[in-house]
Amino acid sequence: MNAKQAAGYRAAEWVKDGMKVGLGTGSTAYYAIEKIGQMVAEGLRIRAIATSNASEELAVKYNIPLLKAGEVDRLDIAIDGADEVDPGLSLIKGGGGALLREKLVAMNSDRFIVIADSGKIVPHLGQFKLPIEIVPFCYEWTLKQLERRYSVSFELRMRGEERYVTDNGNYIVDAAFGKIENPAALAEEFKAMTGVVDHGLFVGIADTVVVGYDDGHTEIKEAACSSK
Ligand SMILES: O=C(CO)[C@H](O)[C@H](O)COP(=O)(O)O
Repeated sequence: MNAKQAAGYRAAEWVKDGMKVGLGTGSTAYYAIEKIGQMVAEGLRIRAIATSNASEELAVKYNIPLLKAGEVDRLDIAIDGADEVDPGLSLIKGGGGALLREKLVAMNSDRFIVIADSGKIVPHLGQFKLPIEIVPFCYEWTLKQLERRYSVSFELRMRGEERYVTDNGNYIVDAAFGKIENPAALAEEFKAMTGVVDHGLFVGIADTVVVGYDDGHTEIKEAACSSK
């Protein structure tokens, strides 16, 4: 068992009969979905919402019943990966480009469980380039606005020769902050910028972090409080 699998499988233990579950995106979330799929095959009855088209396809493959947001008020639990986790359990997410749906699902879940291999645990956020989702319309202006405001490099994410397009039809800009001194303040600033849809800073959203190690053991970190 590798570190990602250990974290994903351990988090799946929180999923109980009758729950409404948010399914994350990425190579660590893959293992949680795989394990939940096995549990469904053994009789667990849940309904789930996926944070990306890729995870939805995986859920269908594992016969996990899907629901639409309008069918329920809130989710009981969401399980998702992260690119960085700091000591206060603030996160950078969005390496896989699914940050907007991931944040929506996490914010509307009673418990948000983050699963991460130990390499994702960092003293400060920002070494991983921060993904920012922007609207395609006049995206050059949004990019310039970001560049004027912060003296760090911003790169429009590409997929080969084409601009990367999210499941929501938007673009992603990756920002090389290096070290983010105040994630909460930066998160607020991005939200106030026209053209920015959302960003990969998840501050005060994680309830629990399951850290997986290469030898297969896991460690649980609980947030002092979350502001969801
Ligand atoms: O935020 C994400 C996708 O948008 C992923 O959860 C994050 O990038 C971690 O991915 P992985 O588990 O593959 O390392």
